[in-house]
Amino acid sequence: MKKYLYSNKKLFISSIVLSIFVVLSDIGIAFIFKRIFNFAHEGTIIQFKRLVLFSLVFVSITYIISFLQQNFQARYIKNTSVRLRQDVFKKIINKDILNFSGKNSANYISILMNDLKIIQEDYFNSIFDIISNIFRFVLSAWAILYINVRISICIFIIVILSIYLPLLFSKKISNCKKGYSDSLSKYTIKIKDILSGFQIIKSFNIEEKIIDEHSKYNKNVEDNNYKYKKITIVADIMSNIMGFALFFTSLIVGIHLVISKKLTVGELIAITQLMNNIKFPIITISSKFNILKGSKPIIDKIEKILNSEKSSDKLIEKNEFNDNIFFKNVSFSYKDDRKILRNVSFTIKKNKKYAIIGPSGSGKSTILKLLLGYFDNFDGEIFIDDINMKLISKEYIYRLISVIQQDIYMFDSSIEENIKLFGEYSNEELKRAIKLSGLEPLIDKLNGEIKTKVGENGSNLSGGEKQRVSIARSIIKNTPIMILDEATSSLDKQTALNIENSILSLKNTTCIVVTHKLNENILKKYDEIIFIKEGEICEIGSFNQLMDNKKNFYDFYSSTLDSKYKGCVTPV
Ligand SMILES: Nc1ncnc2c1ncn2[C@@H]1O[C@H](COP(=O)(O)OP(=O)(O)OP(=O)(O)O)[C@@H](O)[C@H]1O
Repeated sequence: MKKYLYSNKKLFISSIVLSIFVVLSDIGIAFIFKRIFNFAHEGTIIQFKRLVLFSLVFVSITYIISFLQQNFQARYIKNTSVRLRQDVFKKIINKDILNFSGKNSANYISILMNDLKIIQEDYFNSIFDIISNIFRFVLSAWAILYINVRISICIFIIVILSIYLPLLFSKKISNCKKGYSDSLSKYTIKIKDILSGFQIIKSFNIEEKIIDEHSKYNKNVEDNNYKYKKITIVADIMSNIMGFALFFTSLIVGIHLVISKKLTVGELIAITQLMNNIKFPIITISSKFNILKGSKPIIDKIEKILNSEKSSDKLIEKNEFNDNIFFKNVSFSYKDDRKILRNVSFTIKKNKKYAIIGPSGSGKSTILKLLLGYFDNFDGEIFIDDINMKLISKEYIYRLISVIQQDIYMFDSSIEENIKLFGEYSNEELKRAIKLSGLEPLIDKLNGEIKTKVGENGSNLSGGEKQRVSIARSIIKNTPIMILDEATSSLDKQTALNIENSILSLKNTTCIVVTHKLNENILKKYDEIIFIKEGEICEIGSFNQLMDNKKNFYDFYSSTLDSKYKGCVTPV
């Protein structure tokens, strides 16, 4: 975090220097008070008038400096917060899929929204307050010492106690603050979950249950906030009591010194005025130290993100796909010991077309996830052009492979932007992608208006239209390898066939397609069908070869015709 603290050195130093001037002018005001009161019994009216005029000018300048100081501090905090939030966001967005999905995405939302706000208020502001109050305290203590030594000794004894007592609370405050941040994070996760399922909540009439659920999390946040506030209030009251003790004792000692003629009234007034500069800094420094310590767990959380290395930072940058992909004895389980893939071996050759077929839950999508590097805790090896995939930077894997999935995310933007996804493409490339993905009828329906907004997560489009946009995205990206995971499941038979045909006709593209739509004419177009059952590859070959074998694929395909696997596959 220190890096950010010093990131705007000029503003930081200017703000600190100005705060020293503010302190000096405050001390100056105390000395003016001293003179004014001493004038009461020894000065002339003319001198007094001059002093009043001088005081007014002095106070005005003090306020101008104070305004400048606060303005500089606010600008410093604004700039630093922008940079910090941007860096945290960059780290999050640069995570690879494996690392990112290790946490619920709402956790990241909570860090960006809640934790960074806490850092802004509790860390940066506290550091300014502590530094400026140290100056205030030291300079004022020096001024009091200059006016009278005896009263200064009495002040310093109480000061030591004032600093020590509130520090006893710091550990508790730190724990409470962490509890509050964690509860905010849980609340954000819950809210995201609830709002994403809004339509289901409505259609299943479970509003009451959801309101109860929300109430639990809402209460948890506020309970934790209350605990934190309660302990800070106690610590603040302790600081205030010590501040009052300081003020009161000094006043009593001061009056005693005035009575015994060892102090003038003007000096007592000046000391009383300067006392604020001793009392408030002590209260502020001790409570801000507590706040600073309290924000430590949140700083640690943010620093963990900032210091996380991109796993692909030191990996191979592979730009081309030249020959083949080779799965060698790959076995994989998600969490428990249940093996989802067992000793899976097969080869994908450049520019050939492959269909992965098998019953539901057999592991088809899992094969694709491993190829996309979503998980790397598998046994065996996956090679791309003889390079172990674990050594290739994920960023470069996604330059080689594009994927069309069942779950399609749409940005709340236009159809065109959702196809181009911030990339620079020519009109010809865009038109080709629209044509091959079967999007033309939709664009015609919209009178060619490709800039039509799709709504939040594509709410203005049908499931099939979203799938077509997603297919267009991959076509326009023009990667050498294209993966389709039931990419046409929401489309009507004819459109699905047309799109699959278009994709299979892409000459310079290697296609790996997971499909449930078993159509003889289409299946014959694949160079090879990889048939998988219960995580094991049973057969690999062309449609005709597998049908001639009359084994697993034959049984499976035939069963689709007599609807044995109804619900798993759709005969077309
Ligand atoms: N993230 C996950 N965590 C735990 N288990 C998972 C996860 N994803 C999938 N599985 C399990 O792995 C098995 C294989 O899933 P996979 O999605 O690969 O099957 P599939 O052949 O593509 O199925 P379908 O044809 O129904 O889409 C299933 O039993 C599934 O429940």
